[in-house]
Amino acid sequence: MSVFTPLTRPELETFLAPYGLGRLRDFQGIAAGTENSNFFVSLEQGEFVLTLVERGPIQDLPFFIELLDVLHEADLPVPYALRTRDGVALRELAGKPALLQPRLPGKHIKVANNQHCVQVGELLGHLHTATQHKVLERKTDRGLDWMLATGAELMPRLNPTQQALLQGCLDEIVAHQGQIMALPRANLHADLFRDNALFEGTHLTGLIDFYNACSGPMLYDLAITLNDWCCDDAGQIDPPRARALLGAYAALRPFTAAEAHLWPVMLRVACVRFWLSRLIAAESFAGMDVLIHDPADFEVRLAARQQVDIALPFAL
Ligand SMILES: Nc1ncnc2c1ncn2[C@@H]1O[C@H](COP(=O)(O)OP(=O)(O)OP(=O)(O)O)[C@@H](O)[C@H]1O
Ligand SMILES: N[C@@H](CCO)C(=O)O
Repeated sequence: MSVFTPLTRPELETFLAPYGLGRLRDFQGIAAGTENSNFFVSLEQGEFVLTLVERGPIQDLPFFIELLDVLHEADLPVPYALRTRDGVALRELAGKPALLQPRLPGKHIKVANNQHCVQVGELLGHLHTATQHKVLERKTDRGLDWMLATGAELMPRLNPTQQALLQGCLDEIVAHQGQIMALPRANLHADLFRDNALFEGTHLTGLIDFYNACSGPMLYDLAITLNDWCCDDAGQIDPPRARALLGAYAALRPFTAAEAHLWPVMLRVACVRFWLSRLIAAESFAGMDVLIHDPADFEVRLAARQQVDIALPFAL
């Protein structure tokens, strides 16, 4: 399981008291997740999730808190940092930055259908339209420069077929970097996979795990999302799900000509981002009791995205 920092009941009770949410009924570590320690916390006044931030850009936690406040105020189903009676959102527990958030209802789904994809497309459209006119700036630490540097570093450890596949996309990044950075921007979730969404039936009840959120090209967020939600077991894009997601999104924010042009490149860039981060995670967590996602999924998807037949719904 991925609870890196175990907690005792007394230290949790002391931590929770300033929120004024009643007595601690129960708590348990959450096995899912790979980056932080998360706990379901049951208090007299409701159900919550406590996150101890284990790694990553701790200095950017105020950004995440502010972004989630904006999205919560826009009525999106996101967690947000609860404040203590003294108004403090970001606190410390067991030596780690700690946040308490409401527990959102719903469950993760493994198999996405067209209806799920419509809901995801709409939510992503709302997330972007809620932030595009006043973008909260945060540069991702997994951006194009990171891909170029990390790709070059990992290259010698790959086999020749993998090297050719990766190098092809790194070359594309170099060739298109300027155009990509000039695309329309907003705040991005940047990790909208099935394990970061909650559903009740086909109703999307929660979008969680904003620790990769950043500012950047909206098309990149869409490519990340589509690569997970609209993909078959062979790594190919499933056309009906892709059309459902893209159509729902475009109804809220129509695509530009530049976005339509860069769409195939962006799908490949989004594959490389997760192929590389999974390769690094597989190395650094090898032999540990931590959930590791298979890097090969994104190698296969990148190979499948060399030909992209799903165009963006763009009216000339
Ligand atoms: N606000 C919430 N409401 C309900 N469930 C939540 C909430 N936050 C987290 N969870 C549950 O905890 C699990 C792990 O959370 P999360 O994905 O944020 O962890 P992480 O370690 O940052 O993971 P990741 O590997 O996706 O980066 C989720 O899959 C979900 O089941
Ligand atoms: N969603 C990521 C893990 C967390 O960033 C992946 O599947 O590789």
